[in-house]
Formats: sequence, structure tokens, C-alpha cells
Amino acid sequence: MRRGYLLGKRDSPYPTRNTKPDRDDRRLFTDEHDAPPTVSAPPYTVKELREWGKGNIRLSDDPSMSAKVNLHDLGLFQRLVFRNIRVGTVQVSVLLDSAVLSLLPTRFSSPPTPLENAIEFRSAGANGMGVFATRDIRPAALIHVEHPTTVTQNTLVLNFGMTRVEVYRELFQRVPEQTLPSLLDLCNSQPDEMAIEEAILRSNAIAIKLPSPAVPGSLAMGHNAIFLRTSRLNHSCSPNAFHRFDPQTFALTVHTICPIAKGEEIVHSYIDLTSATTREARRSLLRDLCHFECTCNRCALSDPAAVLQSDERRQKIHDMTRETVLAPLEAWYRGHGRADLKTVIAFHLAAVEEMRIEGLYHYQYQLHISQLAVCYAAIEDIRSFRLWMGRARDIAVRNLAADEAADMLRFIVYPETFSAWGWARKNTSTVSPPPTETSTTCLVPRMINSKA
Ligand SMILES: C[S@@+](CC[C@H](N)C(=O)[O-])C[C@H]1O[C@@H](n2cnc3c(N)ncnc32)[C@H](O)[C@@H]1O
Repeated sequence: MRRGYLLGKRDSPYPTRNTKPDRDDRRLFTDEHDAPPTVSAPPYTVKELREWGKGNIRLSDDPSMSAKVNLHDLGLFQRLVFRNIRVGTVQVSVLLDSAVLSLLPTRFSSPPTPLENAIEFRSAGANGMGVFATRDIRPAALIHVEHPTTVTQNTLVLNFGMTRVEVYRELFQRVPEQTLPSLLDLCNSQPDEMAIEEAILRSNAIAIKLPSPAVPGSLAMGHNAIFLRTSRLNHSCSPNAFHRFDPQTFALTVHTICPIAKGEEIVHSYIDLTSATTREARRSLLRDLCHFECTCNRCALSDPAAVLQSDERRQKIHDMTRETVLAPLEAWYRGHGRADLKTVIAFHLAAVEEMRIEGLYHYQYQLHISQLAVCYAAIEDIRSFRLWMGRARDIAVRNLAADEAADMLRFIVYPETFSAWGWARKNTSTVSPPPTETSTTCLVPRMINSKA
């Protein structure tokens, strides 16, 4: 492993090129008559495909993605082109399917403005560089905005006469000269047999969603991008931030999930935490995909009993469904107040605390806090209602659900306008209407009702 590896000028495969074109539509996979000889045609059986794929595709080792790809279709439809896209003052080196390129906006909108001077980039000790809060930051704050330096498809069907390494090298060579040193400096994990470009892509690329053409296999292509600054964010299995890419602005935005104190490291997750529940599963995924041993605060637990407890908590969170989260309040509602609302509140508070300990703010977290807001509205506890409705609003802001957030703000200011206000009083003194779809829906605010 080499950290901070920067190629010396003499060894550099990147010659100084004063005449580098900023736009080049060289087609790699062209018309039949001028196409380079096919290395090997994609075979049909699953077993043969797997073997064939070993030599012909790679970048993402994500097994779920490879499994979904119909290589034959991809081979037929891929029309890859290198191009330098200009986004504002930034030049992005891309290798994309021409159909994807044609779906990108001709003019990109301006991205939103992040909080000023909220973060700094500095040493994170043994994990190299990291990103830190320079002040207390509230949840759902936008803390960083950045355009990519490179973008490429996850799955490349290399039957156009270039090796994978040559493809990546070409992509890097198109990066503007003044940016290249910063890109090469991202090499913090380079196995001996791996080319520097691939090592950088593997340990820094972030999955992004671009518009997909309606051709077979296009959805499975997926894309990834390198961001010089965002790449400095370390991974955590209990992240306090997340990112989102918007093709309209061609920018990545980083948002906080929970309150972050001044001096705290800002971390996001490199993997899907909903499926890998145990520490071993997460570590092994990160080892395979990113070549490092995770030392985040959840993985660094030294007491085996604490690890087991964390694994069990995560499994429990993973097993929660929409139905199991909504059931207790629904039962209280249907029972016309006979069940104890305090027990319902305790159930949700315990669940929210478990999710906070694990740093997992899944979809179910939104449901739990909405249920708490409804419970406190039902018993007319104005302080607690405002607290939980405020948290629900943070999530609406985070999800860019502006209308929902505005409604929630109105409920915070005028709690009695919320449909569940005083349910407990009304429920015990009068006979409630039989629960209809509408009344049940009231138990969950609209935003949270529509699963994103
Ligand atoms: C995308 S970079 C993050 C920024 C990096 N620290 C740097 O100095 O540029 C990913 C690399 O950071 C390190 N890293 C990130 N998160 C880590 C974690 N939770 N545990 C151990 N190493 C980590 C690993 O070396 C990994 O290959």
C-alpha cells in the first residue's frame, strides 16, 4: 500500500500537452466496418458470461451490479465516447455512452450554495486526510458542493481494442493539467499489481446517477465519479453526512444527517449499510471493494460483547418494516384509546435511540419520528410535539420536500392545526369514526407516507 503516492515528473505517463483538445468525440465502439476486431464476443450461458466478464468487464466489483448486467445487450448497445464537458468554470473528463451524453442538459443550472466556512480538510491521523466541522452544524445543512473531475461508466465492455488500464489512463490524461496533481494525490491505497489510475478510481470513486437511455442494460451500467475534495471524506458505518448528485447542476452536494459538533470529523458511508448488518460483513465488503480495514467508531469496538450487541441492534433495525413501526399507534387508535399511549411513545423512543447509537437513519427512522410527533400531538404535549415535528421537518428539508417542510413548519407554529392534535382526549370521550384509509393515513405525515 502506498499513501499519498504522487508520480515523479520523469516517471509520469502524463506528458505536458499544450494542444490538448477540450472536446473529443473519438468513438471507441464504432460502426461495424471500422470497428476494431472484437476480443471475444460475450457468450450466453451464465457460467460462460461470468468467465468472460473476468477479462472483459470491471471497475465495479459490486456483485449485485455484475449480476444484473446483460453483457450481450451491453456489448450491442454501448457507444462509449471520451469527452471533456464544461460545467461553469470546471472541465470534467468523461467516458460515457453517447446515449447518456445526449440526455445530459445542454446547459447546467447553478448548484446551491453551501454553508460558508463550515468545514476544513486536514489530517485525520492514521486514516490520512479527513474533513472536519469548524463550527457546530445543524442537521440537514448543506456543507459542500463540488463538480466531478472524472466520470465514467461502472461497467465497461472492453471489446474495442483498449485494455482497462489504457481506458483509465486516457480518462486521466484528459484532466486539465492544473488539476492532475490533485487527482494523482488521491492515491492512498495502491495494491502492487494495480495501475495508479485504477487504484485511484477504486478507492475514491463515488456512485452517481445519470439519466439513462431506454436501451437494454442501460440501468445496470451505473456511473461513478471522482471529486477532488469530497474524496477526502472518510468512511463510517455510522455516518453523520450523506451526498447527493444532481445531473441538472452536474454537482454533488454533501448534507449533514444529525447535529455535528465543532471539531468532529464529517464522515459518510461508502457502502449500503442497510444490507450489511454485522461488523464482519461490512469490513469484508470494504476490504474487497476499497482495500482498507474499517476503523470507524462502530468497527473499532474492542469488546466482543459490544460488537455482538451492535450487530444485534443493526439486525433488529434491519428487520423493522413499515408495518411493524406503524402497528403500535394504529392499535391504540383502533382501540379508541384503551391501549396505553405511553407504551407506544416508549417503543418509538427506544427505537430512535438504538438508531442514534448505531448512526443509522434509515427510512424507518423517519417513520419512528413521525409517530412520535403524532403521539405527542395526540396528548397535546406541545414541547415534545414541536421537538419531533422539527426533526421530521429536518428530514423533509434533507429530502428536498419543500412543500412538506412548509406544512410541518406551520404545524410547529400552530400545533392545533395538525390533524392528530388532541386525539387522546377526543378518543376517550367520544366514539371515534371507524378507521378508514384516510384516518389511518393521518397517523403518518404525508412526506413520510410517500416512501422516497
Ligand atoms: C476516499 S479516501 C478518503 C480520504 C483519505 N483519508 C485521504 O487521505 O485521501 C479512502 C481512503 O481513506 C482511508 N479510510 C477511509 N475511511 C476509513 C475507515 N473508516 N477506516 C480506515 N481507513 C479509512 C482508506 O485508506 C481509504 O482507502
